[in-house]
Amino acid sequence: MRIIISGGGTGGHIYPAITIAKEVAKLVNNCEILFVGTKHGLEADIVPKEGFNFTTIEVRGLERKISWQNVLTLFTTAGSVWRSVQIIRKFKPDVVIGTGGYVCGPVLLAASLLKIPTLIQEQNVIPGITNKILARFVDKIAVGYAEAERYFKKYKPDQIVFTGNPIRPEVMSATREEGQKVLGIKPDRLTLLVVGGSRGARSINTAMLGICKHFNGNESIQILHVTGQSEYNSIVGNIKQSGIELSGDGNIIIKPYLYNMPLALAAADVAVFRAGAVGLAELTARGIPAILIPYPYAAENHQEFNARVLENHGAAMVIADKELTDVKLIHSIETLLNNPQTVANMANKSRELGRPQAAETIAKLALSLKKP
Ligand SMILES: CC(=O)N[C@H]1[C@@H](OP(=O)(O)OP(=O)(O)OC[C@H]2O[C@@H](n3ccc(=O)[nH]c3=O)[C@H](O)[C@@H]2O)O[C@H](CO)[C@@H](O)[C@@H]1O
Repeated sequence: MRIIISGGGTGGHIYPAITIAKEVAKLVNNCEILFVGTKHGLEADIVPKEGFNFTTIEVRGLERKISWQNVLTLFTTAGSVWRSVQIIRKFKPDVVIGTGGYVCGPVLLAASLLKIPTLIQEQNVIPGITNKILARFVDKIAVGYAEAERYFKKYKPDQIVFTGNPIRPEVMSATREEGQKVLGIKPDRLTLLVVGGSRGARSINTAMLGICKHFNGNESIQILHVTGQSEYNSIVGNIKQSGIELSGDGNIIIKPYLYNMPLALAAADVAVFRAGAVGLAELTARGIPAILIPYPYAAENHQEFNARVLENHGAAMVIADKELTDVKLIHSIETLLNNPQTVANMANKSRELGRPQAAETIAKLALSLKKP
C-alpha cells in the first residue's frame, strides 16, 4: 500500500495528517507513506521529526483582492499542480489524503486528474477555501464537526462522512503522573494550561502577564503557559521584569512550544485556548473544561463557530478576543478555581463531545477507497 498525504501551514493541518498517516501504517503492513508540504510551513520542522519521507512543492495563498500578487500566485499554482503530477506519477500512491492548507490544493487536484482515489479531512465547522474547492474533485470528505456538512455542496452520494477530528494516540495514552513529572508540575493544585494555538496568540500572551502577576505564588494553582516561538523571549523578559521568579519553586512555567503536548493535556485540569479545531478535539477527547478565546481573524471567523459548539454543549466558556483583558480572564479562572463542581460538570460535557476514535475511522475510510 502506498499513500500520499498532504497538509500544511499550521499545526491544525499537520497533526491530523501525521495522525492519519500513523493510523494507516498501523492498519496495513508494509505501507509506504510520502508527505507533501511546503518548505515554509511548520510541517518542514514537524514532519521530518516524526520520521516521514517529506517532499515539498511551492504554493502560495490567494489574496482576497485583485492584485499582481494573485497573478503570480496563479502561475505558481499551475506549476505546483504539474510538480504534484510528477510526484504522484513517480510515487504511484493507491490513495491520496489531504488535511487542509493551501498545499493540499494542487496535490489533491493532481491526484484527482490522475484518477487516484482521494479523501480530504476538514477540521473546522466552517470549511477552508481549499477544501471547498477540492470538494468538487475528491471522493470522500471526512468532517470534524457534524455542523460542517451543511457548508459543503455534495457532489457525489455518500461523499461526506462525520468522523470527528483525528487526535494523536498519545493524547489518550499520556498519564497525568507522567505529565506532571516531565513538565515539573506540582500534583497538589489545579493545573491551568494556556495555549494560543500552534503559533501562539499575542492577545492571550499580553493578558497572561496580568494573570501571572495575580496568581504568582498562589498555592492552589499551577500555570503552564505556551507562548508560541516568536513571542517567547519578550514574554519571559516582561515576566521576569515584573519580579516573577520562573525558575525554582514557582507556580508558573513558560514554554515557547510543546513537542510533548499530550503530556501537558494529561496534566491539565482547565485550559485557556484559542479555538483551533484540533486543539478542541484534543481537549474534548480528554474532557478538559476550557476558557476559549477564538482567533478573530481566522478565515470566515471559523474559530468562533468551533468554540460555540463547545460552549453550547456546556463544555467551555467563550471570551471574545476584542473583550479579552487580564481582569476578565482572572475572573473566569477564579470562577473555575472556586467551583470544583462546575469544573467537573464541564469536564463531563467536554468528554461527551470527544471522538478519540476519529483517526482510526478516517484511516479505514481512506483505505476502503483503494482500487482492487
Ligand atoms: C489561525 C488559524 O487559522 N488557525 C487554524 C489552525 O490552527 P492551529 O494550528 O493553531 O490549531 P489547532 O489548535 O487546531 O491545532 C494545533 C495543534 O498543534 C499542537 N500544538 C500546539 C502548540 C504546542 O505548543 N504544541 C503542540 O503540539 C496542538 O496540540 C494541536 O494538535 O488550524 C486549525 C485546524 O484547521 C484551525 O481550526 C485554526 O483556526
